[in-house]
Amino acid sequence: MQSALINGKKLCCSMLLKNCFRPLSAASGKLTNVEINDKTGVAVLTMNRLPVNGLNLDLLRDLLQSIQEIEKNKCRGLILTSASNTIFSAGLDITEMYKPDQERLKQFWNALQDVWLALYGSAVPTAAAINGHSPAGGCLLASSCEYRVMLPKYTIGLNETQLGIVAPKWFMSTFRNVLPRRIAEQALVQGKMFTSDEALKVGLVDELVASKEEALIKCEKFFASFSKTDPIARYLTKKQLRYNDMKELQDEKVQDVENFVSFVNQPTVQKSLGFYLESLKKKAK
Ligand SMILES: CC/C=C\CC/C=C/CC(=O)SCCNC(=O)CCNC(=O)[C@H](O)C(C)(C)COP(=O)(O)OP(=O)(O)OC[C@H]1O[C@@H](n2cnc3c(N)ncnc32)[C@H](O)[C@@H]1OP(=O)(O)O
Repeated sequence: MQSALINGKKLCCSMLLKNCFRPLSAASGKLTNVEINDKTGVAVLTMNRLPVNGLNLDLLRDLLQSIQEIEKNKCRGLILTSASNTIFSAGLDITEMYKPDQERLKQFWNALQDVWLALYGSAVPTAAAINGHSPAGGCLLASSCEYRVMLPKYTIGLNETQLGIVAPKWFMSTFRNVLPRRIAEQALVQGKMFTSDEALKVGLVDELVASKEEALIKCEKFFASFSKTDPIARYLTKKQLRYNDMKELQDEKVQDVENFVSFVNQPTVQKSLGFYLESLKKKAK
C-alpha cells in the first residue's frame, strides 16, 4: 500500500483520501469546487466546467475567487485538478474570442491575467494533478504551479503557434520558469504538444502516476516536503524568484489587454478562430 509522510506521520492512501475532506463552500463557485483535507490542511481545487473545462469568463472568475479564498484560509497547499476523467483543461474557451462582445472580451483577458497573477504568485504552495489533456491555457495553469504530476497517455503544451497565435510574454515566462531555455524556445516556436512521457523527460512535469488518487497523494507529499521549512521564508523566496515575470505583466496589464483585443479582432484571426472551432465541432461528430 502507498504511504505518505505528512507532518512526520506515515499515512496510507486511504487514510489520506477517505473521510477527511470537507467542502470549503466560500471558496467554491458554480464551476469550481474546493475541498480541504482536514488532516493535512491541503485544498483540492477542482475545475468543473465539463466537458473540457474551457476557460471562459465565468470559470476564470470562479478560479480567482477559489484561489483567493484558499489563501485567506491559510491552507497548507493548493492542488489544481479537473472533474473530467480525460481533460485537465482545453485552454481558453475559443467562443469567448470568436465574434466577441468587446466589453466581455476585455473582462475575459483581465480575468485570465488575474488568475495567472494569483496562481503564479500564490503564497500557498501549489501543485497540479494533471488528470487529462492540457493544451494552451490548461498548460499555462499547470505550469504556474510549483509541482506537476500527470497521468499517462495525455498531452500537454503551449500549442499557440499551431493556431496562428503568438503566446503572450507571460505565458512564455511561465514555461521558461519550468523548462530549460532551449527546450522552452523550441517547444514554443513549434507549438509542441508533449505526450506525458515526453513531458516527464524534459521536466515539464515532475512525475507520472497511474491514477488521480495517486496524483493527489504525490502532491500532498510535495507539500509535506516543506514541513521543516519556514513558510514565510519559503514564500518570500518563491516571490523573489517569480518577481520579474509578475512585475512585467503588472506594469503592462492595460496594454496587454489592448494588444489582445486588437489581435483577436483582426479579420484574419477571426477567420482562423472560426475554422478552428468548426474543426473541433466536426471532430466531435
Ligand atoms: C496577443 C495575444 C493573443 C492571443 C493569445 C490567445 C491565447 C490562447 C491560448 C489558448 O488557450 S487557445 C485554446 C487552445 N486550445 C486548444 O487548442 C484545445 C482544443 N481542443 C482540443 O484539442 C480537444 O477538444 C481536447 C483534446 C481538449 C478534448 O478532446 P475530446 O475529448 O475529443 O473533446 P472534443 O474535441 O470532442 O470537444 C468537446 C467539445 O468541446 C469543444 N471544445 C474543445 N476545446 C475547446 C476550446 N478550447 N474552446 C471552445 N470549445 C472547445 C468542442 O468543440 C466540442 O464541442 P461540441 O459543441 O462539438 O460538443
